[in-house]
Amino acid sequence: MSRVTLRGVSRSFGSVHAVDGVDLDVQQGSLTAVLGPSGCGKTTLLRLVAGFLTPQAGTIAFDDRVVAGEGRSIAPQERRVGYVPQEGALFPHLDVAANIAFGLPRAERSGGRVAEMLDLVELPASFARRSAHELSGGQQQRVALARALAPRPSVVLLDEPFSSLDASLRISTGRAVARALRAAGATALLVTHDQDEALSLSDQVAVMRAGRLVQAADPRDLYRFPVDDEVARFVGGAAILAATVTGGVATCALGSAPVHADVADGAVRVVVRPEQLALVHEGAPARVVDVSFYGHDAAVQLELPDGQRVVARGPGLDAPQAGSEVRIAIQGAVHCLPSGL
Ligand SMILES: Nc1ncnc2c1ncn2[C@@H]1O[C@H](COP(=O)(O)OP(=O)(O)OP(=O)(O)O)[C@@H](O)[C@H]1O
Repeated sequence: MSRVTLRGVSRSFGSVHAVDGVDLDVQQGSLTAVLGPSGCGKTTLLRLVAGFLTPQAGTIAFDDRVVAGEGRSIAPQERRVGYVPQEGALFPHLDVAANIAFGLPRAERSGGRVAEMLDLVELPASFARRSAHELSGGQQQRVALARALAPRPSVVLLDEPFSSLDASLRISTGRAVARALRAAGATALLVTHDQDEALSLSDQVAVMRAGRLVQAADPRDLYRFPVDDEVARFVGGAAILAATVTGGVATCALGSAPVHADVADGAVRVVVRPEQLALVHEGAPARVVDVSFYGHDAAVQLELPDGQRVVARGPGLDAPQAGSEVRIAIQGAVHCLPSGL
């Protein structure tokens, strides 16, 4: 499959800059999640890569072949893109085998490719003769992926493919789809507004906001080193507090913690993740405002003496009672953002 490269890609609808100067590299055989809130331009970006829309500026290349821009626009079918939409992608009157074989050359339709694809998406061979409407939502999405992969596309595009599934099916289908994409060596772009899905399934997360790409990074780096407050809060939740750095140690209302990278002495803001806040015997004082118990863990909302609120996440059964007075401290290193002054 191909590497995908976007350079300065823009597309407006009237006065709306749906996609605005986007640069993005998707390595061959890797999965990039395009993450952002509703209306930020994710689907438009996918449609530009697919060839359903033409950019007004910039270029899109599959390997070294420019498919859009520089005065040319290669038709979608010639880009050889596999597309998996939200739902309803399958032909209900055809069986699973016919659905998967749909995009294959006639000679390959009766060969082993359909069985190979069923195996790839971890569905039993016996499913071949079932009608699409006899499958669960998750199974339908796996068949939709099998159909997209069958003709060996250059790139696979998935537009919120799990959004119609309930929470547990969503997770298991997401894992199965990511495994199938990896096993096929697929270069894939997955649109989602779900941060957990983006972080857990992809090799790279591309965060969009109002048409712009604000950060593209490996999930761990995105979580550890968000570029700004919004990205920090959007991926995982965070307290962002004024702090002073001296000799690689930041001091804020929650106490002191080493900083992740080389940061000059002076005023900054630190990003503290909920799981970095621990209840301790000696630490900063706080009052428990609210506790959300989830079983495996609990989110404890705390108020500091200066009125700021932060959330600590820890083992559910050890969570304190609402109204109690506790002591808290930061565990591990913190990421610094400019002070904003
Ligand atoms: N064909 C169109 N005509 C006019 N405006 C459009 C068109 N397609 C998208 N837009 C606008 O462009 C912006 C980006 O839309 P897009 O569908 O790409 O966002 P999105 O991030 O995929 O949103 P969602 O998560 O809700 O699907 C929105 O303001 C939308 O209203």
